[in-house]
Amino acid sequence: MAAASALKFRIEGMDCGSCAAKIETALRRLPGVAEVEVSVTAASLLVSVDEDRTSRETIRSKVNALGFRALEASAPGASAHDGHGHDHDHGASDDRPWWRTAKGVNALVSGALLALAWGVSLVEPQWAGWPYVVAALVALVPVARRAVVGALNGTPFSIETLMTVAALGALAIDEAPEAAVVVFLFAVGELLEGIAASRARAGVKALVALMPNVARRIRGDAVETVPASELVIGDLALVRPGDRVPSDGVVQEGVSEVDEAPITGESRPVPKAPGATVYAGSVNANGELRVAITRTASDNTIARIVALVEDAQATKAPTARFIERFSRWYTPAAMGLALLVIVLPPLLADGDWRTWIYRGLAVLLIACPCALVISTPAAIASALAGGARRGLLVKGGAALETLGRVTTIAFDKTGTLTQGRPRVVDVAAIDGSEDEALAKAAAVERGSSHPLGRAIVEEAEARGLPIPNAFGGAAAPGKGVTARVLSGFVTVGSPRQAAEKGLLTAAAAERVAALESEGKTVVAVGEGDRLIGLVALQDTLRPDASEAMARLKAQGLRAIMLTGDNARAAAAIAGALGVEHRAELLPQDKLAAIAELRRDGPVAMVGDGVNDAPALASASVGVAMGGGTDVALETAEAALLSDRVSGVADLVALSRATLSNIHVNVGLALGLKALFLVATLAGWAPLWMAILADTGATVLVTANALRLLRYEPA
Ligand SMILES: Nc1ncnc2c1ncn2[C@@H]1O[C@H](COP(=O)(O)OP(=O)(O)OP(=O)(O)O)[C@@H](O)[C@H]1O
Ligand SMILES: [Zn+2]
Repeated sequence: MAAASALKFRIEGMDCGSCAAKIETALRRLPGVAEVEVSVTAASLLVSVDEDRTSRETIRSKVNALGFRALEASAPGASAHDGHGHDHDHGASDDRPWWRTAKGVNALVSGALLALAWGVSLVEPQWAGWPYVVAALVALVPVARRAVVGALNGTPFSIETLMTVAALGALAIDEAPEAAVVVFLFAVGELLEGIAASRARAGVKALVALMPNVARRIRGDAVETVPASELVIGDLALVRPGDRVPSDGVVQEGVSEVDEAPITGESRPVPKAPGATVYAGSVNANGELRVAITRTASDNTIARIVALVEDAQATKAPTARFIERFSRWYTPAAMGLALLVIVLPPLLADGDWRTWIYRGLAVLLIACPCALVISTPAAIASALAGGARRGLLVKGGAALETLGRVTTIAFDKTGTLTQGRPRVVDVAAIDGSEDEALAKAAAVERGSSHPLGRAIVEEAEARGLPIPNAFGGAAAPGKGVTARVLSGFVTVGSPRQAAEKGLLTAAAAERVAALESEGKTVVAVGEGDRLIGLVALQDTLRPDASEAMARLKAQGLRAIMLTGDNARAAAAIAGALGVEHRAELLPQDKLAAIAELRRDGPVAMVGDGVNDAPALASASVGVAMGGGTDVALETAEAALLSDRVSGVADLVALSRATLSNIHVNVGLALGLKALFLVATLAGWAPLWMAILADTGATVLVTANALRLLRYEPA
């Protein structure tokens, strides 16, 4: 059996949610097709297929036959890694002026036919409604063709079917002008939907626009202008004031301030000096910089963000799935109702056939679920793209919905509420000298990536101490590290662990307690069965941490700090921030704490993604913090690219705004349908108004969703 391959296509011409269902249904009927995922908002099709049984050509022509245009895109998830840098395939055709799109031409042709029919019937009144009959029929041809193809491919009740039946029905009851107007308005509506949908996709395009196009490459004494995508790792680039940084890299020479808003959403300029990392797409403010390139165009942080947002938009949120299921019976039900409206009043209440056929046809037009189906994905896609521009990355609609419903936010301490750069502030000798204790601790920590370990090594180096070699190092997460140094085993770890091992004397324990009550983290250094010293470290709170906690509280959320640090230091820090806390938690205790918090509602866990991946994964939604690091982008369902804790509050606000936007949209879509149903049955609404109600709702809903692109959290 041949393996299924995952193909990705870009689909043009898809504007209403039911288009997606139509393509999905048609492709599922092909042999060897396992999974089909169509996203209207991302204009994408993902299909996993056994290519021996159905070729990609067949899939393409199937989609084209349904009235769309399928373009083969690169492999899934790789859309921004395709090596072409900025020359993306993002809706090239969406950039065409509307009158040159297929929908624009349809609208213009049917409008012209309608005008012609009107003119002819003025000049030749004896022809009666015939000019309109011709106009309606000609304009109906492309619609009817799509209705037939859809029906042959498993979607008998498409909007095109509804339209065709309604228009033919209107002709049958001698309402030719009305039929022509309805077909024309349908074409206009499709055109408007298309424009609205491409506006919705513009969110990602705006991100793509931030990707730099050109670079000034330094070759010896010469500076040459080349496409940014031609830079390779190790190239040296000149970035003048006002230029965009062409690719991720490290500053070699020069001092400047850089606006990193495109990457982190942070609008304050960030100072850069030699050694600092700069990101592609950020804008150099004042000084001239020479940058050594560390990543190619397709690997840049900004390229990854774009890819991530595209993939996120292509996944469906739970609400969207629910609505799709709902619409599957909504349309047939509304058609059934239309039939009842046509036959019951004349049969039972002696109604006039013509009147009720007319009203039944209007009900038929209301049966289109487009506005309803597009309501959720349009809002989510806008929110995802809008969030990304503010440094708030969410990897899909599901995570966004969860974030909007979260009741508790749990925070890791180190690197999340604090800057994650603890410094050694005190060294106390217990047995031997201070320097000996510090040097031995540093020896053990040299193999450790723990922030406390790094701080200890840095301090030993700063004091110019000779650091002995260590062998056979082993780390116990949440407790400490051990290794053989010189003649004995040295353990560096929490005082609690030292106490358990019986190393901590009463006097030493008092020292520890005193240091800890000042909010310091104390690490005990033991050699064999004696305690040789204590090292006290202190981390700085992030500047906006307490403001962020206050905002979360104002949002009605419970915020709680989970830490492995000692109870006294934790209490001091939590007190300063005004937040609940649990201390001395081992990694597995953190998981248990999250499970317990989840009993009261969905929980978001915020961490720096370095040591807390399991905790992030066990929460309802994991949020990684930390300036565009790879880890942050990969470990969690959401990521804050700026270093601001208040990004969490922004994220919750955006998610909540998205949920209420969706509610408004669903209400609008269903409300308008209900309104027109009543108006039609009462005989107030003519056919053409029913079609306006449908496309009008789609346009309104999309326009409302677009507001999320520019959402500003308060
Ligand atoms: N490499 C190490 N060197 C020294 N002490 C360590 C080390 N690893 C863990 N410890 C001890 O274990 C305690 C808790 O470990 P750790 O800091 O990894 O927990 P954490 O839950 O990640 O903390 P936080 O919530 O502050 O991020 C530390 O306060 C320290 O006393
Ligand atoms: Zn529709």
